[in-house]
Amino acid sequence: MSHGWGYGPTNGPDKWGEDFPVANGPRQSPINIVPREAQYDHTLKALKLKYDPSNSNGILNNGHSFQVDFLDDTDSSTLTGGPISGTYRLKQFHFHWGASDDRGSEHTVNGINFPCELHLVHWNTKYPSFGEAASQPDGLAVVGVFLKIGAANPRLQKVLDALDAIKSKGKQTTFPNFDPKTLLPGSLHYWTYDGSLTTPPLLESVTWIVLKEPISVSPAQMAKFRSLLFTGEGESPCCMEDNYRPPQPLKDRKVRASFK
Ligand SMILES: COc1ccc([C@H]2OC(=S)NC2=O)c(OC)c1
Ligand SMILES: [Zn+2]
Repeated sequence: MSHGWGYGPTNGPDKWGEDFPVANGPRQSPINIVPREAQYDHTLKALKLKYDPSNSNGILNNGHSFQVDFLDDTDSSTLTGGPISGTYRLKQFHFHWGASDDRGSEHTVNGINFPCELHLVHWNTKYPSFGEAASQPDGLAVVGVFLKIGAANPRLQKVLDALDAIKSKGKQTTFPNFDPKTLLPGSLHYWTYDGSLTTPPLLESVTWIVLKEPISVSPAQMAKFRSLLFTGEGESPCCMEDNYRPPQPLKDRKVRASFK
Protein backbone atom coordinates (compact mmCIF):
# COMPACT_ATOMS: atom_id res chain seq x y z
CA MET A 1 0.00 0.00 0.00
CA SER A 2 1.51 3.30 -0.99
CA HIS A 3 -0.65 5.11 1.64
CA GLY A 4 -1.85 4.32 5.12
CA TRP A 5 -4.06 1.34 5.81
CA GLY A 6 -7.80 1.72 6.03
CA TYR A 7 -10.98 -0.05 5.00
CA GLY A 8 -11.35 1.15 1.41
CA PRO A 9 -10.85 -0.72 -1.91
CA THR A 10 -7.21 0.36 -2.23
CA ASN A 11 -6.05 0.11 1.42
CA GLY A 12 -8.47 -2.30 3.05
CA PRO A 13 -8.07 -5.73 4.71
CA ASP A 14 -7.20 -7.51 1.46
CA LYS A 15 -4.21 -5.17 1.02
CA TRP A 16 -2.84 -5.16 4.57
CA GLY A 17 -0.53 -8.11 3.90
CA GLU A 18 1.58 -5.94 1.56
CA ASP A 19 2.88 -3.89 4.48
CA PHE A 20 2.10 -6.34 7.30
CA PRO A 21 3.00 -9.90 6.20
CA VAL A 22 1.77 -11.28 9.57
CA ALA A 23 -1.69 -10.72 8.03
CA ASN A 24 -1.25 -14.27 6.68
CA GLY A 25 0.11 -15.63 9.96
CA PRO A 26 -0.99 -18.68 11.98
CA ARG A 27 -3.13 -16.87 14.58
CA GLN A 28 -4.98 -14.05 12.87
CA SER A 29 -8.27 -12.51 13.99
CA PRO A 30 -11.19 -12.30 13.73
CA ILE A 31 -12.56 -15.80 13.02
CA ASN A 32 -15.91 -17.42 12.37
CA ILE A 33 -16.99 -19.14 15.58
CA VAL A 34 -18.83 -22.46 15.05
CA PRO A 35 -20.40 -23.23 18.44
CA ARG A 36 -20.93 -26.95 17.77
CA GLU A 37 -17.18 -27.28 17.00
CA ALA A 38 -16.06 -25.39 20.11
CA GLN A 39 -14.74 -27.62 22.88
CA TYR A 40 -16.29 -27.15 26.33
CA ASP A 41 -13.35 -26.81 28.78
CA HIS A 42 -14.34 -27.28 32.41
CA THR A 43 -10.96 -25.93 33.53
CA LEU A 44 -11.82 -22.47 32.18
CA LYS A 45 -12.47 -20.04 35.04
CA ALA A 46 -15.21 -17.44 35.25
CA LEU A 47 -14.27 -13.98 33.96
CA LYS A 48 -13.53 -11.45 36.68
CA LEU A 49 -13.89 -7.88 35.40
CA LYS A 50 -13.21 -5.19 37.98
CA TYR A 51 -13.58 -1.68 36.50
CA ASP A 52 -13.24 1.65 38.32
CA PRO A 53 -15.30 4.32 36.50
CA SER A 54 -12.91 7.01 37.73
CA ASN A 55 -10.26 5.51 35.42
CA SER A 56 -12.14 6.50 32.27
CA ASN A 57 -10.33 9.46 30.78
CA GLY A 58 -11.06 10.53 27.22
CA ILE A 59 -12.80 9.63 23.97
CA LEU A 60 -10.92 9.91 20.66
CA ASN A 61 -11.71 9.56 16.95
CA ASN A 62 -8.54 7.77 15.79
CA GLY A 63 -9.53 7.71 12.11
CA HIS A 64 -10.36 3.99 12.16
CA SER A 65 -12.84 3.84 15.05
CA PHE A 66 -13.37 5.76 18.25
CA GLN A 67 -11.92 4.67 21.53
CA VAL A 68 -12.52 5.42 25.20
CA ASP A 69 -9.17 5.47 26.97
CA PHE A 70 -8.59 4.49 30.60
CA LEU A 71 -5.91 5.46 33.08
CA ASP A 72 -3.88 2.26 33.42
CA ASP A 73 -1.13 3.19 35.90
CA THR A 74 -2.69 1.06 38.67
CA ASP A 75 -4.55 -2.26 38.98
CA SER A 76 -7.91 -0.58 39.60
CA SER A 77 -9.50 -1.67 36.31
CA THR A 78 -8.54 -5.25 35.54
CA LEU A 79 -9.45 -8.55 33.94
CA THR A 80 -8.51 -11.73 35.79
CA GLY A 81 -9.74 -15.33 35.67
CA GLY A 82 -11.20 -16.69 32.45
CA PRO A 83 -8.59 -18.32 30.20
CA ILE A 84 -5.77 -16.03 31.30
CA SER A 85 -3.30 -16.20 34.15
CA GLY A 86 -2.18 -13.11 35.99
CA THR A 87 -3.66 -9.63 35.83
CA TYR A 88 -4.51 -7.65 32.71
CA ARG A 89 -5.28 -3.93 32.91
CA LEU A 90 -8.03 -2.20 30.90
CA LYS A 91 -6.45 0.16 28.35
CA GLN A 92 -9.38 1.18 26.15
CA PHE A 93 -12.56 0.07 24.50
CA HIS A 94 -13.76 0.70 20.96
CA PHE A 95 -16.18 -0.64 18.39
CA HIS A 96 -16.36 -1.94 14.80
CA TRP A 97 -19.52 -1.56 12.73
CA GLY A 98 -21.07 -1.75 9.26
CA ALA A 99 -22.62 0.61 6.73
CA SER A 100 -25.88 -1.28 7.24
CA ASP A 101 -27.34 -3.41 10.00
CA ASP A 102 -26.56 -6.68 8.17
CA ARG A 103 -22.82 -6.45 8.81
CA GLY A 104 -20.18 -4.80 10.96
CA SER A 105 -18.95 -7.31 13.53
CA GLU A 106 -15.48 -8.79 13.14
CA HIS A 107 -16.15 -12.21 14.64
CA THR A 108 -19.10 -14.11 13.19
CA VAL A 109 -21.10 -16.99 14.68
CA ASN A 110 -22.09 -19.79 12.31
CA GLY A 111 -21.31 -17.29 9.53
CA ILE A 112 -23.73 -14.72 10.90
CA ASN A 113 -22.62 -11.08 11.13
CA PHE A 114 -23.79 -8.72 13.85
CA PRO A 115 -24.13 -4.98 13.11
CA CYS A 116 -21.45 -4.04 15.63
CA GLU A 117 -18.79 -5.49 17.94
CA LEU A 118 -17.32 -3.96 21.11
CA HIS A 119 -13.68 -4.62 22.05
CA LEU A 120 -12.49 -4.14 25.63
CA VAL A 121 -8.70 -4.18 25.43
CA HIS A 122 -6.51 -5.31 28.35
CA TRP A 123 -2.73 -5.77 28.68
CA ASN A 124 -0.73 -8.22 30.79
CA THR A 125 0.91 -6.52 33.77
CA LYS A 126 3.85 -8.93 33.62
CA TYR A 127 5.03 -6.45 30.95
CA PRO A 128 5.81 -2.77 31.68
CA SER A 129 3.30 -1.22 29.25
CA PHE A 130 0.60 -1.83 26.65
CA GLY A 131 3.15 -1.24 23.90
CA GLU A 132 5.52 -3.85 25.30
CA ALA A 133 2.69 -6.31 25.95
CA ALA A 134 1.30 -5.91 22.42
CA SER A 135 4.39 -7.63 21.01
CA GLN A 136 4.14 -10.69 23.30
CA PRO A 137 2.11 -13.85 22.60
CA ASP A 138 0.37 -13.53 25.98
CA GLY A 139 0.43 -9.75 26.06
CA LEU A 140 -3.18 -8.76 25.42
CA ALA A 141 -6.66 -10.00 26.27
CA VAL A 142 -9.61 -8.56 24.37
CA VAL A 143 -13.20 -9.13 25.47
CA GLY A 144 -15.48 -9.03 22.44
CA VAL A 145 -19.18 -8.25 22.81
CA PHE A 146 -21.66 -8.52 19.95
CA LEU A 147 -24.33 -5.85 19.49
CA LYS A 148 -27.63 -7.15 18.08
CA ILE A 149 -30.43 -5.02 16.57
CA GLY A 150 -33.28 -4.59 19.02
CA ALA A 151 -34.48 -2.08 21.54
CA ALA A 152 -32.42 1.05 22.08
CA ASN A 153 -29.74 0.38 24.68
CA PRO A 154 -29.72 3.18 27.27
CA ARG A 155 -26.26 2.10 28.46
CA LEU A 156 -24.76 3.00 25.08
CA GLN A 157 -26.30 6.46 25.05
CA LYS A 158 -23.59 8.27 27.07
CA VAL A 159 -20.99 7.03 24.59
CA LEU A 160 -23.12 7.90 21.56
CA ASP A 161 -23.93 11.35 22.91
CA ALA A 162 -20.20 12.12 23.03
CA LEU A 163 -19.68 11.38 19.32
CA ASP A 164 -20.83 14.82 18.13
CA ALA A 165 -17.72 16.26 19.78
CA ILE A 166 -15.32 13.88 17.97
CA LYS A 167 -16.85 13.76 14.50
CA SER A 168 -13.60 13.92 12.56
CA LYS A 169 -10.24 12.14 12.76
CA GLY A 170 -7.99 13.36 15.55
CA LYS A 171 -10.72 14.98 17.60
CA GLN A 172 -10.92 14.03 21.27
CA THR A 173 -12.68 15.18 24.41
CA THR A 174 -12.85 14.28 28.06
CA PHE A 175 -14.95 11.27 29.03
CA PRO A 176 -14.93 10.94 32.83
CA ASN A 177 -16.75 8.58 35.17
CA PHE A 178 -17.85 5.87 32.77
CA ASP A 179 -18.26 2.26 33.92
CA PRO A 180 -17.63 -0.12 31.01
CA LYS A 181 -19.26 -2.90 33.02
CA THR A 182 -22.57 -1.30 32.03
CA LEU A 183 -21.85 -2.41 28.44
CA LEU A 184 -21.66 -6.12 29.34
CA PRO A 185 -24.51 -8.60 28.89
CA GLY A 186 -26.05 -10.54 31.78
CA SER A 187 -24.11 -13.72 31.02
CA LEU A 188 -20.31 -13.83 30.90
CA HIS A 189 -20.24 -17.20 29.13
CA TYR A 190 -17.53 -17.01 26.49
CA TRP A 191 -15.59 -18.61 23.67
CA THR A 192 -11.81 -18.22 23.74
CA TYR A 193 -8.97 -18.72 21.26
CA ASP A 194 -5.48 -17.40 20.52
CA GLY A 195 -5.52 -14.57 17.98
CA SER A 196 -4.35 -11.16 16.97
CA LEU A 197 -5.09 -7.48 16.72
CA THR A 198 -7.64 -7.03 13.93
CA THR A 199 -6.02 -3.97 12.38
CA PRO A 200 -2.42 -3.27 11.50
CA PRO A 201 0.05 -4.07 13.00
CA LEU A 202 -2.06 -7.29 13.36
CA LEU A 203 0.20 -8.45 16.17
CA GLU A 204 -0.42 -12.07 17.26
CA SER A 205 -0.62 -11.21 20.94
CA VAL A 206 -4.32 -11.46 21.80
CA THR A 207 -6.12 -13.99 23.93
CA TRP A 208 -9.62 -13.56 22.59
CA ILE A 209 -12.60 -13.81 24.94
CA VAL A 210 -15.83 -13.48 22.91
CA LEU A 211 -19.03 -13.33 24.93
CA LYS A 212 -21.87 -15.55 23.73
CA GLU A 213 -24.67 -13.18 24.76
CA PRO A 214 -25.04 -9.99 22.72
CA ILE A 215 -26.22 -6.63 24.00
CA SER A 216 -28.91 -4.69 22.15
CA VAL A 217 -28.58 -1.66 19.89
CA SER A 218 -31.33 0.11 17.94
CA PRO A 219 -31.14 1.08 14.25
CA ALA A 220 -31.14 4.75 15.29
CA GLN A 221 -28.21 4.13 17.62
CA MET A 222 -26.36 2.37 14.82
CA ALA A 223 -26.90 5.44 12.64
CA LYS A 224 -25.13 7.48 15.32
CA PHE A 225 -21.99 5.32 14.97
CA ARG A 226 -22.09 6.00 11.23
CA SER A 227 -22.23 9.78 11.81
CA LEU A 228 -18.52 9.72 12.57
CA LEU A 229 -15.97 10.43 9.84
CA PHE A 230 -12.81 8.54 8.86
CA THR A 231 -11.51 11.88 7.61
CA GLY A 232 -10.08 14.89 9.35
CA GLU A 233 -11.41 18.46 9.37
CA GLY A 234 -10.91 20.09 5.99
CA GLU A 235 -10.75 16.77 4.10
CA SER A 236 -13.60 15.62 1.89
CA PRO A 237 -15.81 13.79 4.41
CA CYS A 238 -16.01 9.98 4.38
CA CYS A 239 -18.46 8.28 6.78
CA MET A 240 -16.87 5.96 9.34
CA GLU A 241 -18.55 2.61 8.54
CA ASP A 242 -17.54 -0.92 7.50
CA ASN A 243 -14.49 -0.56 9.78
CA TYR A 244 -14.24 -4.32 10.31
CA ARG A 245 -11.88 -7.05 9.17
CA PRO A 246 -13.63 -10.19 7.87
CA PRO A 247 -12.99 -13.60 9.44
CA GLN A 248 -9.55 -15.15 8.89
CA PRO A 249 -8.51 -18.82 8.52
CA LEU A 250 -8.67 -20.81 11.78
CA LYS A 251 -5.58 -22.82 10.75
CA ASP A 252 -4.20 -24.98 13.57
CA ARG A 253 -6.40 -23.57 16.34
CA LYS A 254 -9.21 -24.77 18.57
CA VAL A 255 -11.94 -22.61 20.01
CA ARG A 256 -12.83 -23.45 23.62
CA ALA A 257 -16.14 -22.73 25.34
CA SER A 258 -16.59 -21.84 28.99
CA PHE A 259 -20.11 -23.30 28.88
CA LYS A 260 -21.86 -26.51 27.79
C1 LIG B 1 -2.03 0.11 18.68
O1 LIG B 1 -3.16 -0.33 19.35
C2 LIG B 1 -4.06 -1.09 18.64
C3 LIG B 1 -3.91 -1.37 17.30
C4 LIG B 1 -4.90 -2.15 16.66
C5 LIG B 1 -6.02 -2.59 17.34
C6 LIG B 1 -7.03 -3.42 16.67
O2 LIG B 1 -7.00 -4.72 17.25
C7 LIG B 1 -8.22 -4.94 17.76
S1 LIG B 1 -8.55 -6.28 18.68
N1 LIG B 1 -9.11 -3.98 17.46
C8 LIG B 1 -8.47 -3.03 16.76
O3 LIG B 1 -8.96 -2.04 16.28
C9 LIG B 1 -6.09 -2.27 18.65
O4 LIG B 1 -7.17 -2.73 19.32
C10 LIG B 1 -6.81 -3.17 20.59
C11 LIG B 1 -5.14 -1.52 19.32
ZN1 LIG C 1 -11.11 -3.83 17.74
